[in-house]
Amino acid sequence: MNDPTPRLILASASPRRRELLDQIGVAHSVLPADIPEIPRPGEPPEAYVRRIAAEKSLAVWEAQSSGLAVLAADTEVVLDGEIFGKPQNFEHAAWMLARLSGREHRVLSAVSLRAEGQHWEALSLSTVEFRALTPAEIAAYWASGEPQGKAGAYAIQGRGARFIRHIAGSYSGVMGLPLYETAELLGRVGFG
Ligand SMILES: Cc1cn([C@H]2C[C@H](O)[C@@H](COP(=O)(O)OP(=O)(O)OP(=O)(O)O)O2)c(=O)[nH]c1=O
Repeated sequence: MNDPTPRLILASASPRRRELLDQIGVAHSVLPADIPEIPRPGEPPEAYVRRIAAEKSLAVWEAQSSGLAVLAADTEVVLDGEIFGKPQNFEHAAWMLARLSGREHRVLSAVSLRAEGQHWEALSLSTVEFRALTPAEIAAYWASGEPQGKAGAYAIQGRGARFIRHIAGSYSGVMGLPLYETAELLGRVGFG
């Protein structure tokens, strides 16, 4: 099934993104992009995720000389217009989870593809509703290790599923790589 010579580079350190790309049968190699992820003052969340995904793909596109296509993504949790990235520590995670508790928030996932000197992008918007969480649940969730490295300090694909009453949009998008949009972009440049 796997192409022995992948023509696509996934610019990501995220194991979720690798798994998701494997799920739709797209052969790829992996080269993480190391770029600063800091919103600009007043930058709207949609613009921010698109910019970061584009910067990730550009960093890897410029770093490689093989001319292979490069795919990157960025995922952020947004509540009341505020961007929730990855938690820095327990206090930060607990603050984010307490804010998400009992409410609906948005998850934005941008995809960026560079191939043959061109740039394509897509944006996936999902709505996720959390049930109310107790401080003890939040502390136990942090202790599980799952919130670390996840936007909004939770994982829909893990124990965090216990907190999610409803989702509208893209499950794979919430997890980090919206597969419908990704497949569509890849199809435009002749992948799968
Ligand atoms: C909301 C949510 C996020 N996440 C993850 C997906 C992303 O890995 C992470 C958001 O951080 P990102 O900055 O989008 O990605 P990353 O730093 O992990 O990987 P890279 O930039 O190298 O591609 O949060 C989940 O795994 N499940 C979820 O339910």
